[in-house]
Amino acid sequence: MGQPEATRAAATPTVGKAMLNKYARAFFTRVLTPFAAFLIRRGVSPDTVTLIGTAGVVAGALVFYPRGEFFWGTVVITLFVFSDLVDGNMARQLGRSSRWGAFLDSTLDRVADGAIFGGFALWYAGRGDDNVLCAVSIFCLASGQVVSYTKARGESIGLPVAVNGLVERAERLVISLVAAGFAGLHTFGVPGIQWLLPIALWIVAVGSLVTLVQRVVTVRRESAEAEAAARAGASEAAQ
Ligand SMILES: CCCCCCCC/C=C\CCCCCCCC(=O)OC[C@H](COP(=O)(O)O[C@@H]1[C@H](O)[C@H](OP(=O)(O)O)[C@@H](O)[C@H](O)[C@H]1O)OC(=O)CCCCCCC/C=C\CCCCCCCC
Ligand SMILES: Nc1ccn([C@@H]2O[C@H](COP(=O)(O)O)[C@@H](O)[C@H]2O)c(=O)n1
Ligand SMILES: [Mg+2]
Ligand SMILES: [Mg+2]
Repeated sequence: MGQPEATRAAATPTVGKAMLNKYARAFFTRVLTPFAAFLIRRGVSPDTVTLIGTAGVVAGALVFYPRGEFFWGTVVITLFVFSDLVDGNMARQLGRSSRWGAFLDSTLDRVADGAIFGGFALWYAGRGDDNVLCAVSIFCLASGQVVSYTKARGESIGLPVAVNGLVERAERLVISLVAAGFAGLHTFGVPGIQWLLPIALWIVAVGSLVTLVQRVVTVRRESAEAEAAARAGASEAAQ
């Protein structure tokens, strides 16, 4: 984090902001604020929420998904995944948003995402018995991590990375979790519905690839602009 988040956001308006972060975040902030305030009153810290939330997501994904229990896995993950919105909300209410908190939150996001798509991959590598879908799950896992890395690395070298892209983390999670939850109803006798998960994984894979290209192109342009500005500054100083 080169500069505080608020300053960075004000300095560089983000274009191509993904839909959920733009529209759903405000709604969930309103809904979750009283719960966040309740946890604060009970003496719970934002870091504790971040850690317990991640542990719950990882457990839900790795206990249930490799066994094909997509409904129960998704129910458990859904119960814990909203902790990612509660922790930041608590930190802001406390006036204690910190660099450490931002680092912990983003790092554990990667762990949670790894467990979710790893859980799908383990299912398809085992009893799900589908090499192509196993590969697509691994692609979703890897591309999601790289998409996030592009932003983190771009910002670490002083660029604004003023694009979020088509499919950022919230989209990856909502598309795959909604599909997994419904696909899981197949084990309760609902016919045909199991295809939702493969469809969602393909959508996340293609969407992540598009997002990756959008971010790389943005970083390349911003990097060229920053270097041109630095050269112009240097030649002005030399005159
Ligand atoms: C009959 C079947 C029943 C099935 C059971 C229930 C199904 C429920 C299904 C789904 C629920 C999905 C909920 C998913 C909620 C996701 C919330 C979340 O964690 O969002 C995180 C996201 C990002 O937060 P951060 O800023 O902390 O993270 C940054 C991000 O990770 C960056 O990554 P990048 O984008 O770059 O890849 C990193 O770069 C950065 O480091 C990191 O800090 O938060 C948001 O984006 C906010 C918006 C959240 C919107 C949540 C919308 C939930 C919408 C619908 C859920 C309800 C669906 C109901 C289905 C009903 C089925 C019956
Ligand atoms: N343990 C934590 C978690 C988060 N933060 C701060 O919140 C920001 C993330 O907000 P979300 O609504 O996306 O959770 C993060 O950048 C930190 O500033 C924190 O301080 N401690
Ligand atoms: Mg969070
Ligand atoms: Mg997070």
